[in-house]
Amino acid sequence: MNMITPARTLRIALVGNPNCGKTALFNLLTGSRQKVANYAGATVERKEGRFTTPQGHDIRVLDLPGAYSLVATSPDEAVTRDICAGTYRGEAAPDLLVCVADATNLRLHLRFVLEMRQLGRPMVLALNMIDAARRKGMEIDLPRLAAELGVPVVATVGIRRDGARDLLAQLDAPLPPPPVPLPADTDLHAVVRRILADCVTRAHPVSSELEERLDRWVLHPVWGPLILAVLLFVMFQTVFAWAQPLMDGIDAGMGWIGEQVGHLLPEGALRSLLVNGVIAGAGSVVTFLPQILILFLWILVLEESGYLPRAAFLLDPVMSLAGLSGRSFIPLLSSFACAVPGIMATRTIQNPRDRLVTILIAPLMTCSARLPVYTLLIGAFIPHRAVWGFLNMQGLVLFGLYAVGILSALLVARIARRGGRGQEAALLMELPAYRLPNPRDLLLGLTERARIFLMRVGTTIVSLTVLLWALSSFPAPPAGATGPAIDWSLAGRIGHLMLPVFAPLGFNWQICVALIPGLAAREVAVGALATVYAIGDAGADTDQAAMLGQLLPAHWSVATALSLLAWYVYAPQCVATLAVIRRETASWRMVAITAGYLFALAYVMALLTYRLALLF
Ligand SMILES: Nc1nc2c(ncn2[C@@H]2O[C@H](COP(=O)(O)OP(=O)(O)OP(=O)(O)O)[C@@H](O)[C@H]2O)c(=O)[nH]1
Ligand SMILES: [Mg+2]
Repeated sequence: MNMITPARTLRIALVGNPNCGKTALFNLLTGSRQKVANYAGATVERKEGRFTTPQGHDIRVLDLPGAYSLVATSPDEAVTRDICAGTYRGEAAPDLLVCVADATNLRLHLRFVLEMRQLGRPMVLALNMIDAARRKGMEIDLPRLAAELGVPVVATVGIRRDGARDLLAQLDAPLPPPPVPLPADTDLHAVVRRILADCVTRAHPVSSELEERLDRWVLHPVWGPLILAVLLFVMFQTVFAWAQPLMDGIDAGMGWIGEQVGHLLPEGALRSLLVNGVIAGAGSVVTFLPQILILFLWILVLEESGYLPRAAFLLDPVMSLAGLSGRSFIPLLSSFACAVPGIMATRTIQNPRDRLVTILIAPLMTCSARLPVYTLLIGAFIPHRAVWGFLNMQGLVLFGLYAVGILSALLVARIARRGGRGQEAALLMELPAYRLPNPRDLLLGLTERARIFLMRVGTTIVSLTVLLWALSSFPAPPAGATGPAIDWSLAGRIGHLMLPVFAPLGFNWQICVALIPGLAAREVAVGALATVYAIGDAGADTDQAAMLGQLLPAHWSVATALSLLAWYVYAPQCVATLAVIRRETASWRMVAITAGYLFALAYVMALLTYRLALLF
């Protein structure tokens, strides 16, 4: 027994096929909250964490993208291959490979385990999802499996609090000796078959009857797409319907705070900064938290349920009309949350050209940062009334805006892909088991989202609105000047300078000013409008400042609002997206192309919308 704490940290790596629960184990070991999702390709980059075992050993653990084989076919798999081989940029191979396998799917996963074993490095096998395997009536003889593989085997449950107990005990034991590789010409499939026959009773778990029945509906050529359409539709309806009462509450709260601060502080720069800058600006963005959380709740549920790869499969024919494959579906769906993770998720796409096109169109998926802009304008200009008795007009318009984004993306892809899909074979995608999302995980996911959003409001958005407040307040007008003070400020002047370019779209100078901070984060446009109007409207009540929705209809025509909505469907301005495109493609040209075409589309579509709206 080793009584001395080792001087060196043990470096381990979690490797295995996609979707076997590596990240779930990683989170369990390190207490972190990396993305866990029920489809292949949730993790696309190497993540590092640290923890201490019960006996006090210091461990550094890597979570890696899942791989089907060490012969990598996509960029995310290449990371895993390189780390295992010890050829990853200046990083030695891990001391111990923790090979994770889905116990319910050993026929597939054991082959990769054998491939790893051929590396001849110390390794242990973590048979994960042992809970699901037992539920399916499988019995696995662990000692025998360990003997046949020549490596220690432990059972784990990535989603149970003490699910990594045996793995931790194994990590506290001395490092196992490296396995002896099989002769190079061994037929690994034959070995898998033999091991399964020896160690597993009921090696071919019949997927439960319920699951098969579900798939008959979900993958049905007619019902399948219909179910998908209804699902997406309900999703957008609820984003509006469920959020409204909560939003009204936050809105009123913000107005009340503004009023109190207004009464407490004497007239002056400080009061203006707090009321017109921070509360009107950042406060008007906070209002949208409920909507963003509802959207994320849906995305989390879809991700955990196992439905997404099935939707990708259903949409493969549609995507191929645009010259893409169903593989682009999950990256594009992630882009509804934010284009940054969406673009990173394209690493799972093997075909480089498909990957580039998917990156190109990801910004057209309406990200959650655009939701505040949409909702503000819809709430202010689209009447709240029922359509056909049960649909909500505002939700309908929101759905329409998302749909326009998606259709435009497919068109752009079609054009970028010209000759149709390349020589890529039929879509091969694993359909994971259906899983009921765990309410605790959903809650954790949502609080994490809320935290990120509020952090963003507290940092980026507050600083940008304060900056905008300063630009809108200074320089002060000269003595005896007439007209609103904001006309003399820097922001006022910039807005008036930009006006000739944007006036054809029906934008006024206040909108022009709001477009600038919107570059950094789109939702700031909302805060910026609130600030500009709060300062500009000398006579406005302080509690009005936070209630932009009531202010806008007095200042804008419906045509202007529609034009701005159209602008934001394409809205090229998001620095974070452009930065991640640069990182993922290592090409400034791609960045220029994306920014350029988005700007052109935004301009043309807003112009068309404005002119058409004026006609009616
Ligand atoms: N029943 C059960 N489900 C699990 C277990 N471990 C993970 N899961 C679920 O399995 C799915 C995949 O988990 P992940 O941790 O994302 O898998 P991964 O291996 O990191 O996947 P990639 O990053 O795509 O390679 C998720 O839906 C998890 O909730 C387990 O031990 N039992
Ligand atoms: Mg993962």
